[in-house]
Amino acid sequence: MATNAAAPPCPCYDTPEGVDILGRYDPEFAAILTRDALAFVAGLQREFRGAVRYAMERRREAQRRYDAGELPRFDPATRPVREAGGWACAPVPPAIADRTVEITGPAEPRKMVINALNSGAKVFMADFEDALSPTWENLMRGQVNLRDAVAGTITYRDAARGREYRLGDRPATLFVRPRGWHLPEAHVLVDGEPAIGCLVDFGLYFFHSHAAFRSGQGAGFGPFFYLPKMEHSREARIWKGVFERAEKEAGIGRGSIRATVLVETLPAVFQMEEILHELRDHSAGLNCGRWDYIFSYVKTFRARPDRLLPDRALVGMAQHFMRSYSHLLIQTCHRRGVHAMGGMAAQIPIKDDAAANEAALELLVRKDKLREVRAGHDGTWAAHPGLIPAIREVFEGHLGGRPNQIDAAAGDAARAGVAVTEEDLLQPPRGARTVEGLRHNTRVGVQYVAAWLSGSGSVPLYNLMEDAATAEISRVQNWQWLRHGAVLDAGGVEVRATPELLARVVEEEMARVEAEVGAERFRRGRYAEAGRIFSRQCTAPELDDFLTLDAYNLIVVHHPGASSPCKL
Ligand SMILES: CC(=O)SCCNC(=O)CCNC(=O)[C@H](O)C(C)(C)COP(=O)(O)OP(=O)(O)OC[C@H]1O[C@@H](n2cnc3c(N)ncnc32)[C@H](O)[C@@H]1OP(=O)(O)O
Ligand SMILES: O=CC(=O)O
Ligand SMILES: [Mg+2]
Repeated sequence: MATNAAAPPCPCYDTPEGVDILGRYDPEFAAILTRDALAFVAGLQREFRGAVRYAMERRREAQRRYDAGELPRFDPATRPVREAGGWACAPVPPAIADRTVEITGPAEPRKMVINALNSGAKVFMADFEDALSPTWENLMRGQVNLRDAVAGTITYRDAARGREYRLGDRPATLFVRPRGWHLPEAHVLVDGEPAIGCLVDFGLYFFHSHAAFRSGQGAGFGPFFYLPKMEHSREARIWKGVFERAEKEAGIGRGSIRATVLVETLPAVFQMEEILHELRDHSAGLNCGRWDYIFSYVKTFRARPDRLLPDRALVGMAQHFMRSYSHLLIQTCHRRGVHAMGGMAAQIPIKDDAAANEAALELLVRKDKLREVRAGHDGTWAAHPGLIPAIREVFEGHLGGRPNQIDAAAGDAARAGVAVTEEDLLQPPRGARTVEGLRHNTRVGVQYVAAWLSGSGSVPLYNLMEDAATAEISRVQNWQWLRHGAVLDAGGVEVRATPELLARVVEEEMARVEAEVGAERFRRGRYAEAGRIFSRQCTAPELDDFLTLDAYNLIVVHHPGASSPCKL
């Protein structure tokens, strides 16, 4: 694609007709927000916004049916797609045959992007979704980072530590995860409306990097993407349209762009074949987005007192509904010739206790990853570079030199030969519900919201990685327990979850957090505001669809004179 040579006369963005930028002006951002790049983004917005609006309305309509008692299920109308043996996804591009370990992390900070690319993982998924707080600064810096990463020129100097960061010899292959369909981008207006966030993320990255990516990392394919939080194959069809338009405008072959869809909503597990079918020329498989999946289970069953989750810590992959989901995903992907990616073990290294760290690695991480590779997954996620050696050892050891096990019909999921049923996928998880669980959700939820409002979308808390997906579980679980008056164990005594109990828990947990982080940091941080938001969300009469959507207005900062003609 051509770039625009004429520079505007004033320090503001040079925008095409119908596009306004309300985010802060910065010359570095202006190199991303060029007139031609914005015209490309606006074209996507104009072509697809109607379909996105319709898809969001269909999500709400489906939820109304679930609230009235209907259960999610396989769609009888698309049975032929599921049962037909005669179709497969396009062959896997050689550059991504081996995805045994993928590291994930936000697209900003820059240092972390370099660390991820140098981590020894095969793939780095640079995130604009769960791990990134979508402030204007983060989004635009993230775009600058990705452009420089693809160009191979990314560097960073940590002045405080006197350290230089630059790319090593064999960087990981880049996948980019744009935001979900539901999130707007309030700093970019197209025809007077906030743009659809993911089309801004996709469009700007694609525009600036597709050529360099294909000639460098993708060996003729790419760019590669992860697509989050879809609920239905009609949403995958929109992405297919976006990809085809992008390929056509860039003059590259149809099927160059490849994407892995995260199956991380309960409705989507009944749509996996249909999603792959829609994206069959562009597919790079499916991934078990286990944390959002748990969140979605609660959200989908918000009206059902018979579906209360046990404590968050007990809802792991050993629960029947989670194991069934992983097995069906593996079976589906391998039947259609693409990768079945595993999910995120949330553990991160325990820095101050080597013995506890080794125990956690052995008991939690290695065990989880061994279960995944034995089940038939072709690769998996790591939240932190410190976990990569152990995860590689498990996956590479099991695969014995093969880049994946797509063709092997291997793994428990295939060996068991069981047809995973609707009942398997919906079986309520078992375990205790406790006041300690309510406390933990609150302590973690408040600290996460405080971090997110301050610009950090993924944080270490109590030796676990917390991001938007894990925080959502904390929020909706509290809401669900309160809404249905769940009986909680309080050390042998039974108490009912009520707004009064939550108010007391919030007060006590806020005091504990203040003691943990220190009075000064607590005062300077956005903890009090986070406490209010989290409490309101947990006690709302109607469950908010997304924590981040509700809180988004609090991180929007408008600079009305940022785009031309100068309005100051
Ligand atoms: C549910 C889901 O969607 S999962 C996917 C989305 N979530 C994520 O991607 C979370 C990814 N992980 C992270 O963001 C981080 O690991 C955190 C925030 C949890 C912890 O990060 P930190 O507090 O920086 O950890 P820590 O201090 O141990 O870091 C040590 C080094 O590892 C680096 N590091 C840690 N995690 C990562 C990562 N995921 N990618 C790249 N580098 C990383 C740090 O930059 C630091 O580097 P340095 O020594 O050069 O300064
Ligand atoms: O995006 C991943 C998840 O687990 O959620
Ligand atoms: Mg997710």
